[in-house]
Amino acid sequence: CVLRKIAERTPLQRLLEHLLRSMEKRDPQQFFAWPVTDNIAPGYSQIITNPMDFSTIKQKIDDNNYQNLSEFVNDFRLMCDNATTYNHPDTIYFKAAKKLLHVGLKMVTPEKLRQLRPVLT
Ligand SMILES: COc1ccc(OC)c(-c2cc(C(C)=O)n3cccnc23)c1
Repeated sequence: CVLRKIAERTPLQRLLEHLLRSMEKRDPQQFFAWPVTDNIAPGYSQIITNPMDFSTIKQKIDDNNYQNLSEFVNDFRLMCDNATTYNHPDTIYFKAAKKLLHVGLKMVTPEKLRQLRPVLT
């Protein structure tokens, strides 16, 4: 029936949701959970032309907007790069972004993905 159709997840969506949950766990302060606003970050929208955050990535997974893993990783990298572009190196946001990028990219190495296969299929 049509309702069941909406609920079904493709294998790619299940992989991306698993990776997103793992990445979100590495952002306990939730600095990357929601879009950065000009209120909390003056001039942000002038400096960052392509904003990205975990909630937007989640919506794109749900909308089946990612055709492959690389597009997902590109958005994750964009999110971290935005933070190192806008924030000065001596800020908690710059440092958190550096760490998050490093940890997140380690989750998508061929070795890590191989370990995931049986779990997710
Ligand atoms: C202090 O608590 C919060 C809460 C949510 C935030 O972004 C969603 C941020 C935040 C997140 C960021 C980023 C990611 O650049 N940021 C930059 C400057 C000032 N604040 C932020 C901080």
